[in-house]
Amino acid sequence: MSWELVLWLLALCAPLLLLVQLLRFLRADGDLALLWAEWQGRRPEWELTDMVVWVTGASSGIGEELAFQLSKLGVSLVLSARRVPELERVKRRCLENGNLKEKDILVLPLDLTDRSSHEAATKTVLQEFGRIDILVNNGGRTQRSLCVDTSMDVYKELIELNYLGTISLTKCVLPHMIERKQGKIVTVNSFMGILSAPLSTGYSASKHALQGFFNGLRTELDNTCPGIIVSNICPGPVQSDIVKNALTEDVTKSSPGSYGDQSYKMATSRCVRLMLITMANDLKEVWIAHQPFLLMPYLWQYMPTWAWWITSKLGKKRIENFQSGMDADSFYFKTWKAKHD
Ligand SMILES: NC(=O)c1ccc[n+]([C@@H]2O[C@H](COP(=O)([O-])OP(=O)(O)OC[C@H]3O[C@@H](n4cnc5c(N)ncnc54)[C@H](O)[C@@H]3O)[C@@H](O)[C@H]2O)c1
Repeated sequence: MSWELVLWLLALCAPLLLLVQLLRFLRADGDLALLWAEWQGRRPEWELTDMVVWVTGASSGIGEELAFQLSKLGVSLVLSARRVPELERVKRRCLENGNLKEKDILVLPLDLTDRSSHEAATKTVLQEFGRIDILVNNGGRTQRSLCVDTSMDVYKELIELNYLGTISLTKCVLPHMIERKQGKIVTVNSFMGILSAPLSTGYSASKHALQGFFNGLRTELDNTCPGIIVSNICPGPVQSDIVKNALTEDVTKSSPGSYGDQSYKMATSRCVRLMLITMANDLKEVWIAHQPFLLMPYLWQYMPTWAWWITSKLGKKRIENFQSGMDADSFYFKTWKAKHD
């Protein structure tokens, strides 16, 4: 075959290959490194067994599902949140369906905003299991309110809980991991740690702060203790109680928005599976969401001018949805997802 013919064939195939890749990307639900790890990387079933994993915010949503999937891998689990009955329910679910025994799961009530209790809680875990292999910083709350209406107490609460509570617990666990020269610190961040949207100014600020903190911590540990892995997990919309539990303009007022229909969001089980793949493969930062949500962090990173334009257009609809009592994102993304299911 002549070189000319080969070049012609390549020229014909390249657009086809590009088109195939584009179509694959439009079906993707994680960033490329994460999907590569899912395809070719280490399996959670090989890597995470026998580990001691401490999950905060384990009483509902992503944290509950994470506990459930981890229980099938044969880890030792510490389940933390504020509501003990809910944690006991999650524990029973793990025992019924997982490979664990009573002694493998510790229910440890913890309020992330009560920072003075974090040292004692860490000691309790170490007394019970002797080590902490993975800390999953998952507990947190979102926000649904316009900045102009929101009291400073709400901003304070979001920073106390999502940011200061998370770094306080991390700082309690870190010396133990440094002593062992190993461990994984996994933080459930959000697309809102990369971009921003109306109605979530305080939430977004707290998640951006976490992103800055953990990216900085990773560079410190890379040089002083490379066996400790810092992973930032950034999901887009995932089915959970997050909107139901959202802070509003006043700390004492619960979320008024409708949150019944979550069909446009990613299934919690899929999000958690991708989180386990992240942990098994020591990925530093991952983005998890269905399209078209997944496009957003790519746009914000690589085409910020376009990202601003689109966010502003979508933001207008988001505010209108919210003001008419609907979940901010449900209406306009539901149609898109229904077409692609
Ligand atoms: N669901 C989503 O769409 C989504 C998207 C991106 C990021 N996230 C992040 O995922 C994490 C889990 O949220 P979720 O979606 O499962 O929501 P969720 O409301 O179902 O779960 C939040 C968990 O955090 C706990 N929590 C709240 N305040 C706490 C406190 N003061 N002390 C200790 N625990 C506390 C709750 O009890 C609950 O267990 C959060 O950090 C959230 O920011 C969620």
